[in-house]
Amino acid sequence: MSRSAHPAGPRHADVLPEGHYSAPPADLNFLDPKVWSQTVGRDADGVATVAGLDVTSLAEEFGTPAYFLDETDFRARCRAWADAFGKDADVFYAGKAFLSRAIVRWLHEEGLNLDVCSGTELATALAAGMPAERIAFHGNNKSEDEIRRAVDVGVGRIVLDSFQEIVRVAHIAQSLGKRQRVQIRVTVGVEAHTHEFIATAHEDQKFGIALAGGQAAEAVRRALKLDGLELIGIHSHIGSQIFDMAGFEVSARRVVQLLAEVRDEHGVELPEIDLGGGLGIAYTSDDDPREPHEIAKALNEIVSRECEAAGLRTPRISVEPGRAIVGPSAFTLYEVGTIKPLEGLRTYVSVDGGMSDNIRTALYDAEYSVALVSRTSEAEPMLVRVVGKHCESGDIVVRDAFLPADLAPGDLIAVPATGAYCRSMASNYNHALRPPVVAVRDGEARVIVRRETEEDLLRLDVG
Ligand SMILES: Cc1ncc(COP(=O)(O)O)c(C=O)c1O
Ligand SMILES: N[C@@H](CCCC[NH3+])C(=O)O
Repeated sequence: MSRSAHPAGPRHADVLPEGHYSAPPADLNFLDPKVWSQTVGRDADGVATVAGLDVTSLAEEFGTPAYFLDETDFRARCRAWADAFGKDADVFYAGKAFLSRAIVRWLHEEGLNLDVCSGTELATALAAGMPAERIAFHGNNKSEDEIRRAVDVGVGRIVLDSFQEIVRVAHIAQSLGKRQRVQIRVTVGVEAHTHEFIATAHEDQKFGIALAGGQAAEAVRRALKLDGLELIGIHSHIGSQIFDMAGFEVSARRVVQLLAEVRDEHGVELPEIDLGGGLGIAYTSDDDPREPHEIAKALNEIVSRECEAAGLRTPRISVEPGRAIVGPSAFTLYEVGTIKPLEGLRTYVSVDGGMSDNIRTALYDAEYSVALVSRTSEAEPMLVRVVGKHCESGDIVVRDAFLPADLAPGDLIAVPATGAYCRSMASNYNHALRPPVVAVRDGEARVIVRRETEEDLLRLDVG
């Protein structure tokens, strides 16, 4: 792959907002393995490939926009997490990031557990054969029906999120003649360094029961008294897309303190703690996420140290990564439709999808990268904003990036690291048909979630 020099730089480099790319990458054709899944490369003609399949043929067969999910990459990440935490800990994949029956089967085969947060996610997990005892059920407002179903099928744990729910789950379990294993989700008061909407452990928000003011201790008191519940541990999730381990350190310390208080008050040592998910991934080449083994080592050390100091047996740890497993495994393939250079500003590149297949940029100001994938180019870099086709000026997929100046309608471009929270948060805005998810592996592609059709949408509209 040749490296092109760009002595003049982009015409619009001076308008780059702070915190985004300050200079174009040295080689626009380079598909950085940091942000692309394991089997992505380019063939001899410069066309990008995944699992040995070229994106031009994939676009012809499956259409655009479409998500391509690299099964080999996904499975390797599952194994990396499972190996890093070992047999004395549990890894629960957070299904909210992206869930389908194929995903459930892969998780099962790779020995992972699953965290679900709705009755329908639970149904998907069960339909694909995930054993109920390997499922954790989350949510700040689970309905009675959802709770009944979860208890009835025998989920491994329900994570209690409010005082009302403690009683609700206990009653339902008792009425079914069962004792449900539960954890209590606490908010530890950590300000995770991430976007406000995806930080979840500061006190002023809807999740969990605050450690502050003794509320979590009171929740434990109540849960321990109820026959329908078997309290197995404490849960804390501090937020999402986090790089800094300091937040987890504070969280683990505070959770262990609570375990010590529980031991002192009730003479009970709760056997488990769950430190949630939230580990960040590389969306651009500037991001440097931690590897699972580093994360496991750091978390194990913190928990062991704190438990030793408190004279507690080290509890069994569990974690719930979603994004860190599926995020890097997929990219979204789009076709370029229109190109609008705005003199003195930037060039708007419109694709055939948008905020309906990736809401994260509009919602969290998320950063993504993008590459021309149907060919290589030696043209100079131009500063672009990749936008969708929706009736919304905030319909932005990639806020600031560089693409070759010879980009033309009909070119295929791809946005990497869209495996998490893109298809799962996709919408039908403007009656967009949600794109398919195509799994690719060893030269074969297969649709695991099909593209919606006009008929699907019209069937919902019952007149
Ligand atoms: C309780 C819980 N666990 C796990 C996750 C997964 O987070 P992530 O996909 O960032 O790892 C979330 C979402 O933030 C969550 O709310
Ligand atoms: N949906 C969010 C993360 C929050 C998920 C669950 N609490 C994202 O795209 O980053």
